[in-house]
Amino acid sequence: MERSNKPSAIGVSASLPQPSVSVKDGIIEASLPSGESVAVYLYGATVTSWKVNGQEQLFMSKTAHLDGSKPIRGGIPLVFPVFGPPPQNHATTPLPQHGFARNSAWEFLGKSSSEAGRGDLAVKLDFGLSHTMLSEEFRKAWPYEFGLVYSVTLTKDALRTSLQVTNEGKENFEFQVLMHTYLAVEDISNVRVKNLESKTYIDKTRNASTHTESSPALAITEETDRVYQGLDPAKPIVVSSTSGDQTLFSITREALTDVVVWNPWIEKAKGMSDFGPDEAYKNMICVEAGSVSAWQTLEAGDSWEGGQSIKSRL
Ligand SMILES: O=P(O)(O)OC[C@H]1O[C@H](O)[C@H](O)[C@@H](O)[C@@H]1O
Repeated sequence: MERSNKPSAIGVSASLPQPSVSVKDGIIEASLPSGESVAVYLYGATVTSWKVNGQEQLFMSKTAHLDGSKPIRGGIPLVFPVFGPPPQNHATTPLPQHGFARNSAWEFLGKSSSEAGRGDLAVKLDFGLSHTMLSEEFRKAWPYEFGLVYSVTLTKDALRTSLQVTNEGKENFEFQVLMHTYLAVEDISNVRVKNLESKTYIDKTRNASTHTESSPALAITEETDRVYQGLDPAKPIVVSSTSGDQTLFSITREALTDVVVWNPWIEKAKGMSDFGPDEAYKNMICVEAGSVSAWQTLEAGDSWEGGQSIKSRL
C-alpha cells in the first residue's frame, strides 16, 4: 500500500498547467486548470463538494455537522463495513448504522496527476484508514486488521471514487460497502432515475419486501428507500430531468452491483436534526453504488476493489 505524501506526476507534460491541491484544517481541495474542483474532509474521507463549471453537483445539508461530531449529511459519505443497522449475531453487530468509515479520521496519502485522455488532466487524491487508526471503541467492536485506500479522482467531466479493501490480518472477514452519494438536483419532481426497469429491489419503506421495478423512468413522489440488486456495473444509472429529457448524471460502477435510491421526503427530512432546511429534500437524491445485499468475504492477505464514476451533464 502506497503511503507516500510526495506528489507524483505520471505522463504529464511539464509545460501544461497543473492541477492544484491544498491541504488545510483537515480538508483536501483539488482543482483542475479547466476549473473543476473537489473537496474531501479527512473526517470520513467524505467528499463534500464537486464543482463543474462553477456549479455544485453534490447536495450538502445546511445543518450538516462538519466538526467531526457526527457523519456528514451530504456529499459522499462512505459506508463500511456494514450497510444500515447491523444484523444480529454478526461480526458487525456492535457497530453503529453504516459502520465506522464515515465517522473515523482518515489520513491523506498523497496526490497524483495524469493525462485522462484527449489532453485532459486528472488529479487523484488517496486516503487511508487502517485498524490502528480507529478509535478504541471501533477497534474493539470490529477487531479485524484491515487497510482501506480510498481514491477520489477528478477529471473534466467526471468524479470517480474507488475503494480498495485489504485483509491485513490472519482471519477472514466479511464486509459490505457503499458510496452514499447525495446528488444535487433543482427540483425532485422533475427527476427520473433510468435503467432500473425489471430489476429486483428491496423496499425498506415497506418492511423490506421484494419487488420488481416496472418503471423505465422512476419518479420520486414519496419517501423512497430501495436497494436495487444484481445490476450490471457497466450499464449506467441515469438521473435525468423531465425538462428537455436532459441527462443530469450518469453513474457507472466497478464491482458494485447494488444501487440504493433514497429520498427521505417530507416527514423524515423534518425528523433529521442535521438535515436542513426541511424542504431541502426537494434538492437532493441519493443514488448509492454499493455491495450491500450480500457480504463480501475477504480472506487473509486478499484485497478487493470497487468504485463508481459519476459523469455530470455540465
Ligand atoms: O441517517 P443515515 O444513517 O445517514 O442513513 C441515511 C439513509 O442511508 C441509506 O440510504 C439507507 O438506505 C436509508 O435507510 C438511510 O435512512
